Order: sequence, then C-alpha cells, then structure tokens
Amino acid sequence: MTAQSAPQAPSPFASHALAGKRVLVTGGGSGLGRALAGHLVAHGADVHLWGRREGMLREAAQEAAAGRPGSVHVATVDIRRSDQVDEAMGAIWAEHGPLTSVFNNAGANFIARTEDLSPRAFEAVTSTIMDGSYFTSTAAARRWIADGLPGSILSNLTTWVWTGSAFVVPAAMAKAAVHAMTMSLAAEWARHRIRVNAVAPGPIPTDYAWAMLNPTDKSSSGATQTDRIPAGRTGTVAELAHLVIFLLSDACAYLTGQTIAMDGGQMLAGPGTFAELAKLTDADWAEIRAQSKAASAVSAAQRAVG
Ligand SMILES: CCCCCCCCC/C=C/C(=O)SCCNC(=O)CCNC(=O)[C@H](O)C(C)(C)COP(=O)(O)OP(=O)(O)OC[C@H]1O[C@@H](n2cnc3c(N)ncnc32)[C@H](O)[C@@H]1OP(=O)(O)O
Ligand SMILES: NC(=O)C1=CN([C@@H]2O[C@H](COP(=O)(O)OP(=O)(O)OC[C@H]3O[C@@H](n4cnc5c(N)ncnc54)[C@H](OP(=O)(O)O)[C@@H]3O)[C@@H](O)[C@H]2O)C=CC1
Repeated sequence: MTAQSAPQAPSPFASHALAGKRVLVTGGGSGLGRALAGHLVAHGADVHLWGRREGMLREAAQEAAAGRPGSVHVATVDIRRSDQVDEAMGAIWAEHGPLTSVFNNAGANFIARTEDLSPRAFEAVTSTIMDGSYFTSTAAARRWIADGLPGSILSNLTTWVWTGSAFVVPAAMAKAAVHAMTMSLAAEWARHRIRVNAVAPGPIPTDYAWAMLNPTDKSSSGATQTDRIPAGRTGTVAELAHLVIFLLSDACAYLTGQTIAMDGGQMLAGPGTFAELAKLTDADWAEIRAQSKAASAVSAAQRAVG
C-alpha cells in the first residue's frame, strides 16, 4: 500500500469549546501530551502539565501558552508515587482552583521478549500506566466528590486493550487494567457527575515512543509502520486532539465508560502488532535492548523526580 499523506484537519470546534475547563495532562512534557496541550489552550482551557523532567515541562508550557500567556502551569510529579500525586493535586486546588478534567496520558513502554523481563522492568511499566492512572484519577475524584463538583477523566490507552500485543506485555496488561478502571468507575461515579472515558489511538509517531518501540533497523513491525494500516498512514496529533476536545467538552455529558479507538482501521486489519518480531535473533534483541536503554538513560538524566 502506498503511504497517504495526512489531510489537514481544521478544528470543527469553537475556540471556546473548553472555556472554563482546567485540564491536567500527565506526561505533558513530551510527545502527544505536549502537542495536545496547545490544542486545549486554543479551545479555551487552562492546562496543568505533569512529568518528571522539569526542563521539558517548562519548554512545553511556554510553547502551549504562546497564544494565551499564563494559561499553562507545570509540576514535577512521579505519578507512581501516591504521596507526590496527592500533594501536587492539593497544590492545584489551593493555588489555581479545582480541575474540571484529568487526561491520564503518561506512559512507559519498550519492546522486549517477556521471558527476558526482570520484576523491576515489569513494574517500571505497569506502575506508571496502571498505578499512575489510578492515583491521579482518584486524587482528583476524591476532591470533586467532597466539593460536589462534576469532573471528567480520560485515559490514553491503545487497541491492545482488546487484542493484547506480543513483546509489549506489561504495557498491554496495564492498559487493559485502565480500560477496566474506565468501565468500572464510569458506573460507580456517574451519580457524582464524574465521567470516565478513554481513547485508544493507533500509531502517531513521537520521538521517545519510537525510540522505545522501534529502536533498530530490525525492529520495524506492523505496530510502527503504515503498510498494514488500512488508512495508509499514521494518525495526527490534530486528529487525536479533536477527539479529546470532544470528550472533555460538555457536548455529550451522557457519554461515559467508553474506550474509543482512532487507528485508521489498524486493529480490524490485523491485531498482532508486534507479533512478527518473533523472527528476531538473540543478537537482534541485545541490540534493541542496548538502544532503548540508551534512550532511557538520556531521559533519566533530565529528570527532577522519580
Ligand atoms: C495497535 C496500535 C499500535 C500502536 C503502536 C504504537 C503504540 C504505542 C503505545 C504506547 C506507547 C508508549 O507508551 S510509548 C511511551 C514511551 N515513553 C516512555 O516509556 C517514557 C517513560 N519511560 C521511562 O522512564 C523508561 O524508558 C523506562 C525504562 C520505561 C522506565 O525507566 P525507570 O527509570 O523507571 O527504570 P530503569 O531503572 O531505567 O529500568 C527499570 C528496569 O527495567 C529494565 N529495562 C529498561 N529498559 C529495558 C529494555 N529495553 N529491555 C529490558 N529491560 C529493560 C532495567 O534493566 C531495570 O531492571 P533491572 O535491570 O532489573 O534493575
Ligand atoms: N505515540 C503513539 O503512537 C501512541 C501513544 N499512546 C499513548 O500516549 C501516551 C503518550 O505517549 P507518547 O507521547 O508517544 O510518548 P512519550 O514518551 O513522549 O510520553 C510519555 C510521557 O509520560 C511521562 N512519564 C513517564 N513516566 C512518568 C512518571 N512516572 N510520572 C510522570 N510522568 C511520567 C514522560 O515524561 P517524564 O519521563 O519526564 O516523566 C513522558 O512525557 C502514552 O500513554 C502512550 O501509551 C497510545 C497509542 C499510540
């Protein structure tokens, strides 16, 4: 299939679609979270960005707030630590006022043979995705419930919640757990006017995710390439932003408990996103591990917490 270029996708929403919203984006210093922040601000929201790398968070805030200075705030938080999450959530409430929305976007992942993973490797991924999303969601919701305020929780998942995926097993397991959280809390908290939804994007290339998921010339797979996506291309940040803006807006307050895929038909065309990596040799895996660990080390050196 020939790769198709992404269409320009102008926002279908008014610039005040998110006016009055105060949105927390975890993992907001890089990749999708960072790019989405600008779209949220452009539609009227105030935004809080959390992550562990202070320098990147500050740069991201400057970029996102360019059109409306003062609209973006940052905090260094390791979302695996419930004490840090609760303290930072309390600081938002005290210094800025209640959030209206949480976007659980922070993630951790790398490709590896499951039999090679140490317990610490498993936990590094699962605790970020599963514990982090739970700690962040509950820290906001406890405050909404106590204050009698409505709220909206949205999580950034993948289609692996329905299909599983070889070679990224801790991430597939943890994303599936957050999918279960989404359905469970939607039912539990609807009476408090708290909505809980998720998005499941197909591939939207970002620097760090690709360093972790396609680190060498041998590691290319259907998960990160366009040739098995029926739409013939990867998704764009603008397309993801428009889905997120709709879900965070008040346009459809009856929508809760749903995980919505946006993947150009990838999941329906062939779910085994990394399965062909089974052909790789021990030497290929050693090179993959070395490359992705080198990328992790660069990012770890930039962290303020964690
Ligand atoms: C269908 C749709 C398609 C769609 C296709 C696209 C879908 C994309 C879906 C989602 C993509 C993403 O989430 S991509 C997100 C990518 N971004 C991130 O991962 C950001 C955060 N990442 C990180 O902080 C790091 O990379 C990460 C390693 C995960 C955690 O770092 P920490 O500092 O917490 O931990 P460390 O101390 O470095 O490592 C912890 C342990 O993990 C081991 N470890 C680290 N890297 C390893 C590796 N490559 N292979 C084996 N083991 C490894 C170490 O040896 C340690 O174990 P011991 O040796 O036993 O001590
Ligand atoms: N790109 C894609 O194609 C797809 C991505 N997704 C999901 O989108 C989300 C963003 O991915 P993407 O932008 O591509 O990748 P990035 O690596 O750029 O984003 C992950 C972010 O999470 C932050 N993070 C990681 N661990 C922690 C932690 N313990 N506490 C706080 N923040 C943390 C990182 O910042 P720091 O290291 O500074 O803490 C980073 O900003 C992920 O959940 C991913 O699974 C889903 C489907 C497709």
